[in-house]
Amino acid sequence: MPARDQRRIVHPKDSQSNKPSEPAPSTAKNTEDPARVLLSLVGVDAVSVTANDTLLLPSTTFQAGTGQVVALRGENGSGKTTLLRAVAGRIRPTTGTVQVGGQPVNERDPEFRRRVAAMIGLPPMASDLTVFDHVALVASTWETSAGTVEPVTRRVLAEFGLTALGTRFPHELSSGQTQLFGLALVFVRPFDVLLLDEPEQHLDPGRVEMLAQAMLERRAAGATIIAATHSSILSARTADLTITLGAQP
Ligand SMILES: Nc1ncnc2c1ncn2[C@@H]1O[C@H](COP(=O)(O)OP(=O)(O)OP(=O)(O)O)[C@@H](O)[C@H]1O
Repeated sequence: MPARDQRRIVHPKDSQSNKPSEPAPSTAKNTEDPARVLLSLVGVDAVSVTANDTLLLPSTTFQAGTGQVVALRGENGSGKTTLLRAVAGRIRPTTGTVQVGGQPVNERDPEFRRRVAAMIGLPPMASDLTVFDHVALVASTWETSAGTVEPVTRRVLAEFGLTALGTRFPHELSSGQTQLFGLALVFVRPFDVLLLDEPEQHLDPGRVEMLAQAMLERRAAGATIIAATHSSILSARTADLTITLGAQP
C-alpha cells in the first residue's frame, strides 16, 4: 500500500485528544530507520533553486516521516523560505524533486492542498472581518459539518490564547497577536503536512511554548511538520530532525 494511503488527515479535533508527547531526540539522519523510510511523507531530493544566475537554495536532500518535525536552520538568506516554498509548490526547483506522499507537488491539485497547509508569511486579511470571523471562515472551508465550525474555531483560538481577542479586527492586534492569529488560521484546518516559516516571530517565551505545544500535539496525531526557525528553543523543543542549510558537510 502506498504510504499516502496509510495516512489520515490530521485535524484539530484529533490533535486535541492526544496528549503532547516529549520530543524525540534530534538526529542528523532519519534515512537509516526502515520504518521511517516506509512512512516517509515528504521527500526532498537534491533540490536547488537558482534565479538570475544567483543560487537561492543549495542542493538539499532529506526525508520527513509521518509524525515527525523537521527544523530548517541556517543563517539569514541561506534558503529556508525558498525550500518551504518549493515543498509548498509555490516555486519550481531548478534541480531535483519534491514529493509528498510519493506524488510531485502541485498546488493546483485539490488533494495536494487538502494534505499540505503552509504559513509562509501572513495570509491576506479582510479589514472588516473579526479575528473570530477569519478563523471560522477557514474552518468552514474544511469542516464537513456546519455544526463543528464554531467549536473548532473556539478551540483553536483558545489554543493560541486568542479567545479574548476574537471580536477584534486584524488592525487592532499587536505584532505578536497578529502572529498568533496567523498561526490560528493555519492550525484550524486539517493537514498531513504543515509548513511553517519562522512561526516564532514576535512571540514571547510563553507564546513560543504555546506554539511548541500545538506543534507537538499535531505531531502526536501524525502530522509531518517542517519549520524554518531561528529559535533554538523551538527547535530543541519540537524537532526530530534538523537540517542546517549552508552548513559545511
Ligand atoms: N524573489 C527573489 N529574487 C531573487 N533572490 C531572492 C528572491 N527571494 C529570495 N531571494 C534570495 O534567496 C536567498 C534565500 O532567501 P530565503 O528567503 O530563502 O532565505 P532564508 O534562509 O529564509 O532567510 P531568513 O532567515 O533571512 O528568512 C537570499 O539570498 C535572498 O536574497
